[in-house]
Amino acid sequence: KPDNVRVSYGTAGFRGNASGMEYVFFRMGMLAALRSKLKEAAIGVMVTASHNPEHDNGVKLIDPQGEMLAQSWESLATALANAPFPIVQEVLALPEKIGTPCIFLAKIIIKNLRPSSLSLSRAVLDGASAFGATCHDHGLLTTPQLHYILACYNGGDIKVDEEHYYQNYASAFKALLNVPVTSPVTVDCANGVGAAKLTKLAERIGANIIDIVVYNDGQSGKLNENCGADYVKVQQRAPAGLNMEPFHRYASFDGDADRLIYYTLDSDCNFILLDGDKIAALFATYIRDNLKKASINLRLGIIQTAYANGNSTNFLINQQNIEIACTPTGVKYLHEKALTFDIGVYFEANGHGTITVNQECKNKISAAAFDPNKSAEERFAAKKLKLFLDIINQTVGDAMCDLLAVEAILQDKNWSVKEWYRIYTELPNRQAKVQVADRRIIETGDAERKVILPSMLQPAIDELVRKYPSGRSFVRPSGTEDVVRVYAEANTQENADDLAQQVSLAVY
Ligand SMILES: CC(=O)N[C@H]1[C@@H](OP(=O)(O)O)O[C@H](CO)[C@@H](O)[C@@H]1O
Ligand SMILES: [Mg+2]
Repeated sequence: KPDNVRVSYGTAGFRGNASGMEYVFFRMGMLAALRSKLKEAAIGVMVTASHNPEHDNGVKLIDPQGEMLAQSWESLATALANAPFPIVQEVLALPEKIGTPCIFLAKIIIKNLRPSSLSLSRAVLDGASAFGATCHDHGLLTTPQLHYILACYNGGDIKVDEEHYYQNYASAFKALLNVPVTSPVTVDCANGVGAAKLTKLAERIGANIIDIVVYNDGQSGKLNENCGADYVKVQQRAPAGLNMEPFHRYASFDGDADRLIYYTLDSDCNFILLDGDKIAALFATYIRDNLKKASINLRLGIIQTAYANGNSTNFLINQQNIEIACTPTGVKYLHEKALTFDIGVYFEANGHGTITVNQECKNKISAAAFDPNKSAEERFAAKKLKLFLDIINQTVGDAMCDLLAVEAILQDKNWSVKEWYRIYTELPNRQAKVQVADRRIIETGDAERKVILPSMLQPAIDELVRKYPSGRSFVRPSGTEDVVRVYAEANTQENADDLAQQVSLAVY
């Protein structure tokens, strides 16, 4: 461990340039084993840097039910990763083992694409073995597949494997669809692990049911380079080399396939993005409509972050009357909040999201599907809702499951992508990054919508925002990159760009 380097368990675990990071991975192996002992259950370790460039890598821990590592352990992870060597010796001498610890490990991203994954996974295994852990290395998986497999394993299905995942979601999708999807969907897999996995899932469903065309499968392009969900969302343009046709459905995953966004061209060949906000709106209105049709009374909520487009929030609150909550960035916060609703739909604007339903509500919906006191229409809506919820990976945002869910809703509503994108029109927006000497001096509050420190920054932002109609802007230090992120939206693209630039200068 280099003396002068400090790392921290950020928005999604440790992440950074892969070289010299072995000690972090080794220590996370140790921590995973320790947590496994405490929980008396298997713990997941994911080796990935998601949408970041190929030379980066990262590691995150997954708790027994497939949820993110408990926040109380994040500071422990940071302390362990930064401990000078003698302290590590002390940690190694920590008290007696409780049972046999067991960790799951998925190395993701094909060897030649993220070359560091092999040695870094090895470091995790070594660290875990030092604590006597039994390790199950599942090889290449998407992040959500690992969450799913871990949750099934700890639920008692110790033989669960990747195939189980495909069978489960392929049959759920087929059960929901009454007729095949008529037009194809093209999916940019960011040259990541999602390409091979989506191909397998599509095979299990069958090309006669849905035609999924995989683009950027990693055969030639580089991981996340000029492609993938983050690129398309931030650049607001198609992945390089993709020849688009108006009204065709296109989607992008990120490198570890936990983000999904859609896009298309309108009749004037304008690029139209359907991001996490629009997927959330589609899911939530579909659920709400079916709850109503089934006469089931449940509390439905949507959870967003400050990055949600202002018009998506307006649409959901004012036109659809759906309850909304806002949390800081990072799916762990959104997921936690979603669980406070009977049914929680959460999405980051960048396309990471899922739906959570508590078991009691799930039972209520299933029972309604067979309730003789309900009308045939009510029972039908309840059944549809149950089948729809079956294609959702409730443990975490899952690009493959979310793709199937979108496709199923569009088909059921007989909607093309046009009806979907027209539910509301986004305010033009811009995201920017500012490199500063120390981003950590910026502290935020109110779910990151306001800067608290340095104290002169928020008044400066307020003054700039006032100059632009429908203006809104906020800044926050990134939890995954050494930058301060700036978000701005306004009535025109020019104004949004301008506002983002002015605020960036204020930050600098
Ligand atoms: C604006 C943005 O997209 N931020 C992303 C990014 O976090 P930052 O803390 O902004 O670097 O990576 C996170 C992990 O993938 C994701 O949860 C989050 O939404
Ligand atoms: Mg990801």
